[in-house]
Amino acid sequence: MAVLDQDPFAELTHHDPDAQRVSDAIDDALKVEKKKRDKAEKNQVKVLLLGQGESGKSTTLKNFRLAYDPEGWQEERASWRAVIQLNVCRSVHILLADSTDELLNLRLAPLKRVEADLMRRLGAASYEDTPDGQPPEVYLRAMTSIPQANDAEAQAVLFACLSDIQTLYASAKSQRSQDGRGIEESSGFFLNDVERICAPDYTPSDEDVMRARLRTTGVQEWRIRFHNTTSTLGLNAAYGQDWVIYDVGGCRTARHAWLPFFENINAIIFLAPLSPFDQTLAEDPSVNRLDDTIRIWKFITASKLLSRTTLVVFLNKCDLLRRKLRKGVRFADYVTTYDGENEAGVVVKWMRDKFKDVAKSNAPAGTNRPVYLYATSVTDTRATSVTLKTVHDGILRAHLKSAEFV
Ligand SMILES: Nc1nc2c(ncn2[C@@H]2O[C@H](COP(=O)(O)OP(=O)(O)OP(=O)(O)O)[C@@H](O)[C@H]2O)c(=O)[nH]1
Ligand SMILES: [Mg+2]
Repeated sequence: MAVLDQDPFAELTHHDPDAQRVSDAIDDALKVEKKKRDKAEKNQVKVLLLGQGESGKSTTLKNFRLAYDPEGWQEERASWRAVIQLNVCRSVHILLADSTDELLNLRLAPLKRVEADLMRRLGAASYEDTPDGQPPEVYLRAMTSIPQANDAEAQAVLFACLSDIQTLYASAKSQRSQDGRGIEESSGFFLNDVERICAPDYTPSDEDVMRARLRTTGVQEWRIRFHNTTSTLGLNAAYGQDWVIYDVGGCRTARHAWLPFFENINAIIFLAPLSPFDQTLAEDPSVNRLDDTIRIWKFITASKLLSRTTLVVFLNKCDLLRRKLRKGVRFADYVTTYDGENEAGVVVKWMRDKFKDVAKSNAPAGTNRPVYLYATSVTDTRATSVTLKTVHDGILRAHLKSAEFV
C-alpha cells in the first residue's frame, strides 16, 4: 500500500530550516513560560490546614477568606443559608429522636422532608451513619463553593415550625440539663438563635457562616492574593503575594490524603481543639479526642519531609474550653498528668508547653523550622483576624528566608 511505503515521519525528520526555526521559537517560548511558572510557583506560598475532624480547619479557611478575599466572601455568604437551614434541621432531628411527644414529632415532620430536600439540592453526595445512631452529618464532595440551592421553600417551612422548634428545644433543655447532657456545644448548633434564623428574610451574618458546619471531603484548594501586605515587612512586594491554602478532611478515613502534600508545603496550620478533652472520636469511640490530636502532632513533628516547614498551631476552641471548665468538668479527670487549676488560662498554658515539648523531642536531626502557637477561637472573626495577620507575617518571613538564602 502506497501510504505504508512512505516513512510516516518523513516530514518531521526531513530537515527543513523554516520548520526548525519555528520549532526553536516554540521551544524558546515554552522555556520562557516554564521559567515564569517556576518563578510564580517559587513565590507562591503553600499552606496546609491539618487537624482531626471538627477541629476548625474549614472555619480557619473561612477567616482567611473573610479577611483577605472580602469580595469572594460576600458573594458566597448568602449561599450558606441552605447549610444553616440544614444544621437547624439536624439539631431538631436529634432532639426529636429523644422526645416522646408524638404531637411535636408530627408537627415537625415537615422538617425531615426539608432536610432531605436540601441535601438533594446541595448535591450532598453520600451520608455516613454515625456510630451512635444520630442522623448523618452533611457533607459535600470536594467543592470550591457552596452550590446555589433554592432555599426559599425551606425558609418558609422553618418559619412555620418556629414555635414548635422553640417548644421542643425548651423541653429538651430542661430534660438534658437534668441528666447533664449539653448539646449547645455541638457543631452547627443554632437553636439558641432560631427566632432570628427562621425569620422569612433571614440572611446569614459572618459569624453565622463561621458557626455553620459542613464536613469536608476530598481536598479543597483556595487561592488568595494578598495585596500590599508585604510592605509592612519592608520586603519586595512581589514576593509571596499568592497563597494557596489546602483544606482537607480530618476524620481518620480522610487522613491518607494529607501525605502527598508534605513534600511541597511552606507552612502547616495545625488545628488542635482543646475543648473536646472529655470526648471521643465519632469514627472510633475508643479514642480520646485530645489524645488523637497529640498523636497527629507527633506524626507531623517527626516527619522528615516537614523538617523545614513552618509549623503553626492553633490551640482552638478556647471559648468552649472556658465554658466547659466553668461548668465544672475537670481537665485533670481526663488528662491524668495535669495537676494545675481547672481554669482555661492555666490549661492553655500547660497545653502550649506540651505542644512545644512534643515538637522539640520529636524533631528529626538537623531540623530548623519555626513553631508558632496561638490560643484561638476561630469562630470569633475579630480576634482571629488579628491572629491571621501575625501568622501571615511569620509564614511570609520564613518563606522569604528560604527563597532568598537557601
Ligand atoms: N465555639 C467554637 N466553635 C468552633 C471553633 N472552631 C470551629 N468551631 C465549629 O466547629 C465546627 C467544625 O469546624 P470545621 O471548621 O468545619 O472543622 P474541620 O476541621 O474543617 O472538620 P472536617 O472538615 O470534618 O475535617 C463548626 O461548626 C465550627 O463552627 C471555635 O474555636 N469555637
Ligand atoms: Mg472541614
